[in-house]
Amino acid sequence: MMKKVAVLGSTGSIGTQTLDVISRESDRYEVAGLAAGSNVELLLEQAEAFRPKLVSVATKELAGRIRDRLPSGTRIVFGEEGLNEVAAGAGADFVVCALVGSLGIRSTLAAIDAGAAIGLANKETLVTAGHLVMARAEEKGVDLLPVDSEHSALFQCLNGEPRSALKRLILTASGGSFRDKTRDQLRGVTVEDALKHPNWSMGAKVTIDSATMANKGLEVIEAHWLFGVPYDRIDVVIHPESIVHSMVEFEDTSVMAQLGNPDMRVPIQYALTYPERRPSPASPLDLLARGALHFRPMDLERYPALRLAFAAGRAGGTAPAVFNAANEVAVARFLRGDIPFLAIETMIEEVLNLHTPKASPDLETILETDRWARQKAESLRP
Ligand SMILES: NC(=O)C1=CN([C@@H]2O[C@H](COP(=O)(O)OP(=O)(O)OC[C@H]3O[C@@H](n4cnc5c(N)ncnc54)[C@H](OP(=O)(O)O)[C@@H]3O)[C@@H](O)[C@H]2O)C=CC1
Ligand SMILES: CC(=O)[C@@H](O)[C@H](O)COP(=O)(O)O
Ligand SMILES: [Mn+2]
Repeated sequence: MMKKVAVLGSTGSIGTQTLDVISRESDRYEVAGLAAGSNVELLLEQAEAFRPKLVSVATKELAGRIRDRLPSGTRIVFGEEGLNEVAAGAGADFVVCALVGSLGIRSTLAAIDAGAAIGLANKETLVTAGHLVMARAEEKGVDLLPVDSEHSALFQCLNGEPRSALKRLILTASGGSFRDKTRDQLRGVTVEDALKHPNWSMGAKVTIDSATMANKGLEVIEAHWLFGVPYDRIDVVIHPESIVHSMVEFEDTSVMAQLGNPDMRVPIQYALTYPERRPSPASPLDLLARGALHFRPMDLERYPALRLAFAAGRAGGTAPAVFNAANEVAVARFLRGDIPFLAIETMIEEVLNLHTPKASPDLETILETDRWARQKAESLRP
């Protein structure tokens, strides 16, 4: 049976790779809906190629600009309502959540409420509202399949294993674009240099997050929610080659790992076809040609953003939402040349210090906290 897929964030790095996976097996998929932000020219190309019933863009003005150029049979909506409509009203039975940032929360919840299975790339949603997303998915009986490479690896390593035998999760971190620099050498690094990830070609925000190690912080919190594992049983190691995508240690000392060349089409496809495995366009891993793989201990002094993420995760309640929102704003400010690289982590810390976490927040409290933290982070001087 054809799987009806909606892609939220179709014009981004994960979105375009999802459509690449889909286009290679077009007899298995129908694209029901696509949601983009402002890259309307690419969205028009995607609409022409996949003929979805519904597309969405960020604003009414953008929708008006391209309405007449869409294929007949494709309706256009816009804004947050538009995102929710693509998530829940396009008739999709699988929704790939590939928006960047906490902007993805409502549409992910809308897709779950509509009973669609979720392929989740948008980690900020789980970081900000993990307890709500997990509870809603359980209540509706929908599958939440990780797309993030580390979480796809953990999911595969845990498959069929008794949770009672799980000792710890070990996330691997490449170290990002500045992995061989000391903290002193980070003063004055440029946006251009920060955007040069050694192993992955990704959107700008997650690439900067990799360089600060905030990405691994977000992923620790994401793993906590996805797999129900407490923070003291989640470790991070530096693995510069990004071949081992993460590991699970069991009570009997066995360690399971998932390996592969760094290519996001593998975890994207696995989420789409789970539990089936299909041939992939990724290049096969040749360990003999690859040579030695390296592992180094994580240094929380070198990477304070990861220390702050662990602290926010352990504090719980609204604290992870503050970590995430402050980071989103600080990264955007760094990318527009407003603050230096090292100010990203000091801003996260300053905003967290101004916040008293509220336990078990509902959605409105989370969104209010997210707005508060954004305002604080925008107003701070580096
Ligand atoms: N890229 C990767 O390899 C990986 C990414 N992830 C995670 O996946 C998520 C997506 O990352 P990535 O694909 O790199 O990000 P990109 O920046 O490449 O893409 C983001 C997508 O969100 C859309 N978007 C942005 N703002 C809006 C808006 N206001 N309304 C509607 N759509 C909007 C963009 O649209 P437009 O461009 O049209 O404005 C684009 O389609 C992130 O959470 C990231 O951490 C996880 C693992 C790997
Ligand atoms: C591909 C992927 O999943 C990214 O989130 C990746 O994890 C970035 O790599 P590092 O954060 O390890 O540099
Ligand atoms: Mn990842």
